[in-house]
Amino acid sequence: MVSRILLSDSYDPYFNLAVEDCIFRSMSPNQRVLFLWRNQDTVVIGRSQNPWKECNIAKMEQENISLARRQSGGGAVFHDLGNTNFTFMAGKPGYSKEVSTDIVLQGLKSLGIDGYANGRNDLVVGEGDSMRKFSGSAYKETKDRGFHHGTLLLSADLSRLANYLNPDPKKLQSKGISSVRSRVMNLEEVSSDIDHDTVCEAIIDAFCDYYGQTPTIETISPEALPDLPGFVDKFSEQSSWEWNYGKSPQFTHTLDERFKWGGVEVHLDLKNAQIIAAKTFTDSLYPDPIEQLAERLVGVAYRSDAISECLDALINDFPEQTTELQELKYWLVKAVS
Ligand SMILES: Nc1ncnc2c1ncn2[C@@H]1O[C@H](COP(=O)(O)OC(=O)CCCC[C@@H]2CCSS2)[C@@H](O)[C@H]1O
Repeated sequence: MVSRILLSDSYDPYFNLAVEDCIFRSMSPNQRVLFLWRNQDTVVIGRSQNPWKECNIAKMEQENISLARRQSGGGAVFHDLGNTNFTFMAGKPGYSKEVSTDIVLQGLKSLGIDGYANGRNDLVVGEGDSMRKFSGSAYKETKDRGFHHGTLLLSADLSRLANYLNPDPKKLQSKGISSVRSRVMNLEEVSSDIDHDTVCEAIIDAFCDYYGQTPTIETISPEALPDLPGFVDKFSEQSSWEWNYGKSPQFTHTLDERFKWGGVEVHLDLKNAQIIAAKTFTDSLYPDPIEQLAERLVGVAYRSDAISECLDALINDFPEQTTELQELKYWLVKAVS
């Protein structure tokens, strides 16, 4: 088997995830690849997750945090430049997540860190009550190949991590995979001079030792893109609302509010983050626009700009109730993010 080592120079999650996917699909099954990368300010969710259930989308939007859906399963994690990611890819039968886990642990050991796999997909340090997770992994396999990718918390902002992964309590009923919340820590607490470069070097050394090969390290950046089949399309898919939000499993959202002019209840059924059915209830003395709203919401995307547009059209058609409908609009638009 031929080994390749790739380092990404880009902090763009959509770029890095597209590179990872294209290399995975196009590599020959007699290759193995180690890819090391990091993302700026991003929450990365699993393939089958609902971002509105797993993250605080409103806070993320306010603070410019990207949302990226990955190709592998599992839960939601926060990335900033204090978090390093590794991906091990190989053809079968060479692919083994036990081996890749061992290589990461060996690399960390050479930096004085005694981590271990805790049986699930986490790497941890400490025992019992002081056990802390510093790495989460996820996997993808096809007939003839597989990849194992994971995070390493080195010096990430843990208060932001907690903020964005703590969703607003909402009346959402959703299928899909839930994240498993853990107590986390940064490896700089164990080994103070650890950073992205030292950890990459240590993992690369452990990889080369294990396989007895020393491939030249290739750097990937948007300016130095290797010839990756399908990259342009993959990058645009990976960056799109339709993939990151739209691929959410089916869900329902029930909302209610009491205004001075009456109570309103809205039930939304969502598929691909589009409203496929809506029901509204009100005890307002002027129920017509609220009843109309249920019809008009069908087909609208579950995003504030689309809901806002729908309400604007309603206000246009019921100008005598502008004040009430503006209040309704403000509330609904806020409720969907
Ligand atoms: N960056 C990071 N690293 C480790 N653990 C984290 C991180 N961010 C959050 N968490 C903790 O993990 C749980 C979620 O754990 P859970 O087990 O549900 O999910 C995972 O671990 C998924 C790992 C995916 C790795 C991919 C590799 C390249 S792109 S992302 C979350 O609630 C926090 O408590």
